[in-house]
Amino acid sequence: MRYLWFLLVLLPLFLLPFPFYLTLLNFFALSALVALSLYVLTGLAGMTSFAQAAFMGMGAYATALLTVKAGLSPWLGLLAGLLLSLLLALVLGGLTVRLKGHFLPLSTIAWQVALYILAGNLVGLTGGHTGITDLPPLTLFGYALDTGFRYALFSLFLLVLFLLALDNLRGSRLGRALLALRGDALAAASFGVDPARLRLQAFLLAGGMAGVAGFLYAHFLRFVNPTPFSLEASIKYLVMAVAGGVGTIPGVVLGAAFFTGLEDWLKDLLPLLLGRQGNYEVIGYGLILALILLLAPKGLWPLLAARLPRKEGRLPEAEPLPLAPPQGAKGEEVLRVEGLKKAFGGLLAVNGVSFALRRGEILALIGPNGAGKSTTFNLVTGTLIPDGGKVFLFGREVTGLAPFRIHRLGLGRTFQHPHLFPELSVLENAALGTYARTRAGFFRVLLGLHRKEEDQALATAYRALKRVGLESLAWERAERLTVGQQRLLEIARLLASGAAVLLLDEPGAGLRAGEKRELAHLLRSLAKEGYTVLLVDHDMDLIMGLADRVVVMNYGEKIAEGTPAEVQRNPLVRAAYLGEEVA
Ligand SMILES: Nc1ncnc2c1ncn2[C@@H]1O[C@H](COP(=O)(O)OP(=O)(O)OP(=O)(O)O)[C@@H](O)[C@H]1O
Repeated sequence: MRYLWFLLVLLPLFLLPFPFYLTLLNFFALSALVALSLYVLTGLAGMTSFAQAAFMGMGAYATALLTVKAGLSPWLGLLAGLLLSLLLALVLGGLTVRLKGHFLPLSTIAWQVALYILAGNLVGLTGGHTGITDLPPLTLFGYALDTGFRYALFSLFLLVLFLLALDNLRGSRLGRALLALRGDALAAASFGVDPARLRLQAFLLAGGMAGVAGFLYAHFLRFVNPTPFSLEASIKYLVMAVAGGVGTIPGVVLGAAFFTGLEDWLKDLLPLLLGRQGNYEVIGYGLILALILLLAPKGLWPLLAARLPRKEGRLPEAEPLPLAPPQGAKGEEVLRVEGLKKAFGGLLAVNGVSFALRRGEILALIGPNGAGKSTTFNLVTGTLIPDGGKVFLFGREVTGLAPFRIHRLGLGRTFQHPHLFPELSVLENAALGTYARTRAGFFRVLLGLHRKEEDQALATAYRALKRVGLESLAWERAERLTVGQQRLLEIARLLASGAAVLLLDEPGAGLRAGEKRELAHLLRSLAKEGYTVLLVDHDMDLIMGLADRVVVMNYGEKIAEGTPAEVQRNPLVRAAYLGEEVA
């Protein structure tokens, strides 16, 4: 099905008698390439860049300088353009991917404007606003790509290669992880994603793609000046992607096609309507974007796609990875917490808490509201860094390690409110768990060399869904699950990750009585298989029937520890919960 994209390469054949439309087709291919870079950045990773035209400029100027001023081959120009745009992405990404909220888009605007001004002012190097003329045509296998027809064949072929590569990315561990990052970086880190690194890689890929588009642009027009690489151009590409549906590949292509045609039409129409010349098409752009987003908030393609029949999911035939925790001696200590401390300002949220868990044990952490349970949880998982005390996992100190590192050592967590990704299928949500157990990097994924591993990841996810009883919903979107099913899916994701120690934050919250019984049954059978479970919950019935041992906290301190029956009898616990006087 995805190979249907190759039909695009046939378009120039139909338009052969119409040179004007061949030119438009070339502009479409170039725009689509830049807009697709925004699919990676915005659609997948959830970052907004207003600097894609600047990356294009890098690609264009690098090849212009090398070919015109140094007389080198355009293919060396492509290499230089790619390297230069990657370098810019490394610097810009390195400085900005950790920024939150509006700071990232704002800083890309600053870079975009600065580079545009630089291109205009470095007259000696770039020719200023006059630019660099007479770039040589590209030649391929002895053929000069010096007509609109030949160039369109080449640029569309390249576009299709990128489309297939991005389709590979979407159906891979990296695509899922990027989508997860967009939704919830904390959850993504909890199953082993290094957010800053992955965001930077997305930035590099997007920058490189825009650089290639710049190279194509330069050798198509055989002339470069700063105008096509301005902030306005960057906004235009963003508009294309967003209007078409930035979260989908066909949407971005549709947006690029729609706005390339529209721009041309508006350029002719608006001066006629307004009675004077000028770049009024930007106004038209804005109005049409507003209209599209009003009618189709996710863009044009999702609106159309909702009417298409849904594809049936297919389970790959692959040997799943084992779910069971790595073998170890029964009863060995797996998690130890020693004297943990955490203060928020003057408030001691956790004050010297210690406990340990043995393999196959279920330990419940309970206490009244504000006792410090969630904070303890976050200290163990690495989400918060303790002010004092130590955490050991399988005998190894992990105090203060980043959550994704702690996860990779075998500790997985769920959240108080299920952190799932609604637009992914149930199977894909579970497959996110396999992220740290799989290896394919960007190169392998883009070239489609990750299939075997991907099949294995999906088979593992399916096995995990089966383990918790959700396999019949594998191809549903996660947003359609009930709360109880969402909690089970979070557990399936943990199982798929191969974690041996499961930290469950209020797994019973929001569940009906029957669902709670099923959950307790599942957790008990997991513990029998050798999983170790630490859970926080408020539901005393659930905990008393489930936990082997209970640690009770109050005002940040551990006030009791023992079997459920022991702690229930403990006067300090009764005082904390029921306000009874301690004798
Ligand atoms: N990020 C934070 N900044 C400031 N104070 C915090 C922060 N997180 C928790 N606290 C405070 O620390 C104390 C312990 O909170 P914590 O969430 O760990 O308790 P809890 O036992 O999990 O409570 P609950 O059962 O209500 O979830 C509370 O007084 C809370 O207000």
